Amino acid sequence: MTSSAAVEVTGLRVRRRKRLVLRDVSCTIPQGSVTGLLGPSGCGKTTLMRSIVGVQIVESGSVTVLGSPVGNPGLRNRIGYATQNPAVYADLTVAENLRYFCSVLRAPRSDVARVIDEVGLAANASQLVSSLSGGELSRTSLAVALLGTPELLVLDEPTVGLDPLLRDELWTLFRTLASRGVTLLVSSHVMDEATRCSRLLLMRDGALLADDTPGSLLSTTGTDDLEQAFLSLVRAREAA
Ligand SMILES: Nc1ncnc2c1ncn2[C@@H]1O[C@H](COP(=O)(O)OP(=O)(O)OP(=O)(O)O)[C@@H](O)[C@H]1O
Repeated sequence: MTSSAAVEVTGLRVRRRKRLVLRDVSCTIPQGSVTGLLGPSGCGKTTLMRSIVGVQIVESGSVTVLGSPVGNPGLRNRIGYATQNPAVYADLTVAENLRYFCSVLRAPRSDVARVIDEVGLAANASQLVSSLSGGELSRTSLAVALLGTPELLVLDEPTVGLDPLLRDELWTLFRTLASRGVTLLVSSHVMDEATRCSRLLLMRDGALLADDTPGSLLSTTGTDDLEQAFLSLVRAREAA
């Protein structure tokens, strides 16, 4: 593994209920990058993320995260993971949830106010999670993932259901975190988010079509937008 790689995945195969969901996936996620994981619904994005955070049983291949084999207990507090279905308590307020997870993670108490501010939930801090909108709920989940200042953030569709302004604010936050050296892996099935990433992993049917920068993808496919680049890669794969 190169010193600048936060994540290195080699020959990863994952089967879920007998179905081969990831087939021989290899990729590298550079430290301090905002890497977009893009592809159609069901292509395996969440399964790849689960493999990287160490909660997925894999059939073969290897995943190295922050220099250690995935699953190493020392990695637990160094990775933040926000799932698509937020795992927060509905009968607690936003701030109560964060205080609870803060003590579970042994993060400093001052993190609660910091993460509430970072995700723009100050106005909702004393609101019960059960009464939040979908976008507020996913930002609460993101806030939990930010506790303890993890070195790797794995965010599964964090901008779904957000209005364009909030989406923009979150992407600005992602870039700020990356500029501090945090590595972010962000999934989306919306191609226009790809342009905001410093690197892209494009997936289809459990396989990676590309692991590259947006600029290089455009030049190698001879296209002028990333949606076209994705289609061009799909067609090239089908013709092969
Ligand atoms: N527990 C499971 N048992 C069997 N199949 C599963 C299970 N979880 C996921 N799958 C299948 O694995 C494939 C990949 O799922 P995954 O959730 O990784 O895709 P995704 O790209 O994240 O999709 P989406 O964008 O819709 O969230 C899908 O075909 C899905 O039906």
